[in-house]
Amino acid sequence: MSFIEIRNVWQAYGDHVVLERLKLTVEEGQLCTLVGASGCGKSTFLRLLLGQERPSKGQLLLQGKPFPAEPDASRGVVFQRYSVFPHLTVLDNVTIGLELPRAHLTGRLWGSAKRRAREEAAQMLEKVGLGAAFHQYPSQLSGGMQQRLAIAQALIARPRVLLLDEPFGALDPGIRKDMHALLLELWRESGLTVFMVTHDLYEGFHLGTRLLVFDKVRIDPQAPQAYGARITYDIPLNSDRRQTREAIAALPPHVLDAINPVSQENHDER
Ligand SMILES: Nc1ncnc2c1ncn2[C@@H]1O[C@H](COP(=O)(O)OP(=O)(O)OP(=O)(O)O)[C@@H](O)[C@H]1O
Repeated sequence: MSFIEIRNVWQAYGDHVVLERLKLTVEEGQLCTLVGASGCGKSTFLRLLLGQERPSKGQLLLQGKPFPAEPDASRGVVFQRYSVFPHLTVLDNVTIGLELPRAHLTGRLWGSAKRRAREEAAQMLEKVGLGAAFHQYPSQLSGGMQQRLAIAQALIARPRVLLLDEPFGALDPGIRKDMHALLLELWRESGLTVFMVTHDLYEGFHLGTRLLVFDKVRIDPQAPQAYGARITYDIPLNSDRRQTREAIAALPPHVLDAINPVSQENHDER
């Protein structure tokens, strides 16, 4: 049994078909990077995995059982921006990631449970490099620090699946490089299964163990919304860089055009 199985999933909004015939199996610990033209449904796919939406057709299975129908502690998520609570301090932003799943009714822990949650949050913040920023508010942090905070908040409840929607898209190249190193470090030590949407081809194939390309196979110019995107390429990324480069070079030009290759020197080899 695969860790995750996507069985013939379709997603449509009215008569607008966004995704069609998605079929995929993912083993635990894989880091899947998702690329494709703007608007082809990558974020929609993440929302299905998160449980924010239900598919129009098909099934998403986690260890053979339907994915929980609502967002819960099994999945963490980081968006490009605005994932954190602006009115909470850095430490409270991460502590609340433990409080919400553990204290269903009030969303708050008290006494020793609260103290332990704050200690766990502090350790997680040290790990992502925010050990000196516990009492600051998100607006006082740089973009890179805010994304470190969002990652800490997503990871504190120890999810099994981490969903990242262009998490580094708004950051400068130098900061991105630091964030790539942080993500790989956290992924390696946690054994998390990761799905990450990116528009940066380099990011896609240097961070991922697998690159998934979303694209439309069927296009009707008279009815542009009649058909959705599928996973048209599923490229294993391994240490054989030559093989990877050949696979990428074989992608159709319109797919390559949709992904902005960021200059090579800004990126580390995995
Ligand atoms: N709740 C919704 N209701 C109606 N249409 C929606 C809804 N959510 C998404 N869509 C449509 O689905 C399509 C896919 O959107 P989505 O954001 O998933 O694409 P994407 O590949 O992530 O795009 P980008 O790369 O630009 O972020 C878009 O045309 C969008 O307008």
